[in-house]
Amino acid sequence: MEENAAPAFTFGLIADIQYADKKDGSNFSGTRKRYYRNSLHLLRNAIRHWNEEEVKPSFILQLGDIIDGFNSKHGASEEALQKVMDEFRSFPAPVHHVWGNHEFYNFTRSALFSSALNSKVREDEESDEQIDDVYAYHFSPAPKFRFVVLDAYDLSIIGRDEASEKYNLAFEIIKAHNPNEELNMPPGRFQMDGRFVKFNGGFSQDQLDWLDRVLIRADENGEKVTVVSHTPVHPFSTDSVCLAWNFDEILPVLRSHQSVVCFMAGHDHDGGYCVDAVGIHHLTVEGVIETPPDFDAFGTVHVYEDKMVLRGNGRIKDRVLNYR
Ligand SMILES: Nc1ncnc2c1ncn2[C@@H]1O[C@H](COP(=O)(O)OP(=O)(O)O)[C@@H](O)[C@H]1O
Repeated sequence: MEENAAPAFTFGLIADIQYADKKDGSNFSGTRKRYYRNSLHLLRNAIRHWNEEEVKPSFILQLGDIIDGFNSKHGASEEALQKVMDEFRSFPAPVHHVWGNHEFYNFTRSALFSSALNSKVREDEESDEQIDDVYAYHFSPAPKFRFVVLDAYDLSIIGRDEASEKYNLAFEIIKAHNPNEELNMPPGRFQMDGRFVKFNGGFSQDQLDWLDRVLIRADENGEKVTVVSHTPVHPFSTDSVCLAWNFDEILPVLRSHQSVVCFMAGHDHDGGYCVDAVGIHHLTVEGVIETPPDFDAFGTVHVYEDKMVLRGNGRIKDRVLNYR
């Protein structure tokens, strides 16, 4: 996979760090071990690696769930966030933070907007249009390349005020598909309905329309666009229990724009990958939290005119993502 030509730029990828100062545990079903304290060490390994690269990554994409929800139960959210941010601060380039379900277990939506996890503020001057109370933005790290960060909990019953219209709409959606009292328990009848759980969410029509407009301009400018969100949106790139509620509404938007080359997400700690019918790559990045201490879970993406080359570390595989 050696490339002779220099890439236009590179960027770092890391997902689901879920740090907490807590002894090792497991996921809800007890099938996967979680290494809460060690996740900070694995983040440190990743940052050290990026700092030692001859040409340092232009930015890092942190795909959400930076600290675990456990912190909020023990009043440790601020302290835990401080610890992970201290690690990121030892890297000189910008970090783009995606918001996942664990962000909302630890902080309210308005607290997140005023926190160090709001990397949208840096780009606001560039963005011509904002959607109220939605954490979605785009940036261009180099001419002809654009990244769009989406808010996968825009329509959700976590992080939205119970009196809000969006909460009510989200509640209607989840109740229409999930008959369980405990809404974090997936409905059992149809496998694809497993996504209608409280730890997932969806994209509002406003956000989909905004995305469509951003992508129209990217098409016109001949850009290559990578779209990112915490939750995956293609059923072949994840376990269906981690899919965005309205993945079926966002996929046609992505497919209708020639500029879109890749969708990146976290959330499913096992990771996943597929190429869809029109050639868009869907990459779900393996989670740090379920990575054993002697292993790693981060990647560096080398971006070329005709492809992206993912160089994975530890659990993350090397991949060549040719543009459609
Ligand atoms: N099958 C289930 N039944 C009930 N609660 C669940 C179930 N699966 C997950 N949860 C709860 O949902 C929340 C999110 O699950 P978790 O596995 O921590 O998600 P993540 O993969 O984002 O870390 C946790 O509070 C967890 O206890």
